[in-house]
Amino acid sequence: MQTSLTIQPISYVIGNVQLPGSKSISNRILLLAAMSKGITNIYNLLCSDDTRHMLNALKTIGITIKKFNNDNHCTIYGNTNAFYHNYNKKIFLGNSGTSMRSLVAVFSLGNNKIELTGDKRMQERPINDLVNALRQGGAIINYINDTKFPPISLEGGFIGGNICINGNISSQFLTALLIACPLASKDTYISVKDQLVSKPYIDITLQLIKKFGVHIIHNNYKTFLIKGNQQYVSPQSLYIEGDMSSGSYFLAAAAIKGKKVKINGVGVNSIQGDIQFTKILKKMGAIINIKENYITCQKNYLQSVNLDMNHIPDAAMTIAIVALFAQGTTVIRNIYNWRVKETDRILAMSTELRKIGAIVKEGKNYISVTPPNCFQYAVINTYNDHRIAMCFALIALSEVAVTILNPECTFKTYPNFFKHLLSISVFK
Ligand SMILES: O=C(O)C1=C[C@@H](OP(=O)(O)O)[C@@H](O)[C@H](O)C1
Ligand SMILES: C=C(OP(=O)(O)O)C(=O)O
Repeated sequence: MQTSLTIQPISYVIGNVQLPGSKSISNRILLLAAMSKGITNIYNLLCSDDTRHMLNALKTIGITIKKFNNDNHCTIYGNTNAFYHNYNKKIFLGNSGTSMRSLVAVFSLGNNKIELTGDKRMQERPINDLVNALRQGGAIINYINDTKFPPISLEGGFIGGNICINGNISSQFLTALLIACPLASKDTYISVKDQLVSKPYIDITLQLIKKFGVHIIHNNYKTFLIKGNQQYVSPQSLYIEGDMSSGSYFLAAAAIKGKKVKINGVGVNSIQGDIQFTKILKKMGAIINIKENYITCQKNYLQSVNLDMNHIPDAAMTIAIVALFAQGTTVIRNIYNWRVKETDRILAMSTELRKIGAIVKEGKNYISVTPPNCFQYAVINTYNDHRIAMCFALIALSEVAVTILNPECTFKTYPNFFKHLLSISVFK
């Protein structure tokens, strides 16, 4: 295991990066394919810890999966329905939120006996809003440690009906319900309480569900009507677009010190909300060009922004780093749920940004970043959070080196991140 990685100051970045498949799309498609009628060929699947956990879970319950071409391509033999068996199994999901939340809902269908658990941080990440919602539809769910967090035991029982769910902690709870409800025995009517966070991820869910033949009607994301007793039907073959959250680091690098950088595999028709990161980068001054299947970015004079980034919580972290190279103070607002992800990201970003000399203010749901007068070399604690590691690698675009502790935490979503960053970096 590599304990640290020091990156020397980078003069400029130039070149192309082929993005790995989107994590959000990969895990949704794996699950939908496993429950659908027919065989699904999946291309450009992300190979990382998060997708490995989803694949392991599906294999554990007996789904046949064949992998080809360095695991980027796989074939899933669909179960035709939800997973109705008494497996009596314990499944470990690491710190994969997309796996944990969606599988809690899916294993609540029918009659199952399964325990879902995760790493230490997963045992602190909220799940209660989802559990409450599923219980309203009849699910039998128990907390193993008598807390409101995983590990959790599921016994099925969910049949649908009228369900109210909190929207302000994680959109993954609603995504999980939307994936499970078409297979419930009754129709489901969901009403979402409070502001729905990370809304564009619900669009990813609805679009992918539609590819598997199921249409869900909603009223401005406030209420959703889902017919019960439906069946997912495999679209036979799907290509996963590049991960736009991962792409944000290279576009940011280019905005800061880029001759010209091109990220391949994602473009103007992306279904990922993080594509809106490009608008913010443009507003800050970067020269951005978005085509059908690639995006280019070039350095320019950068200025600060003060924006609500509730819709793009992951890519918003990258903006906090670009802020270090922009004129003025950048404020990133309405990001309370940064606190309940891989680590408390508001606290972690504030602490590490201060180490390199930035002036940082943090509140319950915002962070403000003023660039340092002079960047300081720092050893960055990554809190086992892949995005903290990827964000702070960009500090090497200043005049100083940076040391990233536990760089392999990037394996959660992007095992080749440092290799790809170095491939476009020109050193002094
Ligand atoms: O549904 C998804 O694929 C995701 C939703 C977001 O989480 P929240 O809805 O918890 O903000 C995002 O941060 C996460 O990386 C992936
Ligand atoms: C929040 C994230 O992941 P998860 O799917 O575990 O919620 C993330 O990738 O930034």
